[in-house]
Amino acid sequence: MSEGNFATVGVVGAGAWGTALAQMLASDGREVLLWVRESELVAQINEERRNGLFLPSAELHPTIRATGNLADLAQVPVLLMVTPAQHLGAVLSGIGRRGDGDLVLCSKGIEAGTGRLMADVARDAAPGASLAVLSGPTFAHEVAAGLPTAVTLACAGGEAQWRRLSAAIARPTFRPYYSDDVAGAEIGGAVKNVLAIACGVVEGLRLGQNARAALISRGFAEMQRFGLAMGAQAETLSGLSGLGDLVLTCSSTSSRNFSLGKALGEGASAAAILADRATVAEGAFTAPVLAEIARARGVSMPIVEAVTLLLEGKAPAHQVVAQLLARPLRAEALLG
Ligand SMILES: NC(=O)C1=CN([C@@H]2O[C@H](COP(=O)(O)OP(=O)(O)OC[C@H]3O[C@@H](n4cnc5c(N)ncnc54)[C@H](O)[C@@H]3O)[C@@H](O)[C@H]2O)C=CC1
Ligand SMILES: O=C(CO)COP(=O)(O)O
Repeated sequence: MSEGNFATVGVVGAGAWGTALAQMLASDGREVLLWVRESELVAQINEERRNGLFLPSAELHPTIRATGNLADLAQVPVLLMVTPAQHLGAVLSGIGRRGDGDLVLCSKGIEAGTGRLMADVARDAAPGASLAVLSGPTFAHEVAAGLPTAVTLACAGGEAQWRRLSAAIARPTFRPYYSDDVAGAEIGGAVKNVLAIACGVVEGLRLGQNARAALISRGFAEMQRFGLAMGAQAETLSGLSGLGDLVLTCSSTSSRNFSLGKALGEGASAAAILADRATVAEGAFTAPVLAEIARARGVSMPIVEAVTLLLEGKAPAHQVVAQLLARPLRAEALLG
């Protein structure tokens, strides 16, 4: 790096979540190196201590240093990867080989085209890295403001890696819980974004709070069916990165996925809404590829299918909901 390698932790991606994570990590005066894609933001963060594009509410701590040069991150021992899911592979390849350092994956999504989860993308783009997934109920603006939350920190390297990473990442109001279920943590975060779009549609169509709770419940059944088919552990899916984040994201217009769904429910087209946004709604990219994987594996995910239809503009919201309501009655049991 150009001005000396002082940071133990680097954050790659300065959208709302990367910036909030950097702010949380710097809250006790530790140094954080933040890779920022937008050149105008590098200067704004370093000189004005703010990220006016993605997290305007926060006055950033003085120990956050922004860089626009990916190579500066190559030797930092712990890297938090916080790009949108579709860009993880390209950005990680751009950093260059890092040997066996820790890579903590914080993006929530499935790669379109390949169907890969983030850990599979990272294994190819950074062979030899020690992988972990950080996921849970974490609206960026709340974490940046120092409000408390807890996350799943799923470590491919087991408890030893979790202890090492917790020493670098945990703070009094940010509690990483241990798991060894990397795929389970990833699946919860990816699927809940699609279900949040569905809950937003319910809000946009004014279908009521009963409908939303029913949808969360049946959506959770879809998350469990899919997760178990992919080898996830049931307790991960019902934990912070699964049910915890599902409840958060399905209940608030602070969620970009929920607000996308709400606009769809109010009659806007997905193409028009997304063209107007600089921020990412991961569920819009994940829904079609998730539906495809589920179909290929024979996993029933009617809510995910409905969101996919809606995003593709193949049916209006009221019709998609009518189709869901007309499905044959069945046992509530998870499988079968
Ligand atoms: N915002 C939140 O509260 C949370 C977000 N996440 C996840 O974090 C990830 C990043 O989301 P946010 O920080 O919210 O992003 P954001 O929506 O605030 O900002 C968009 C980000 O995309 C980046 N970007 C755009 N085009 C790019 C390209 N071609 N290559 C690389 N980067 C590009 C921008 O530089 C910016 O960092 C997503 O996977 C999201 O699901 C996870 C937990 C909380
Ligand atoms: O993942 C999140 C909170 O945990 C953020 O959700 P949105 O991306 O829908 O805003």
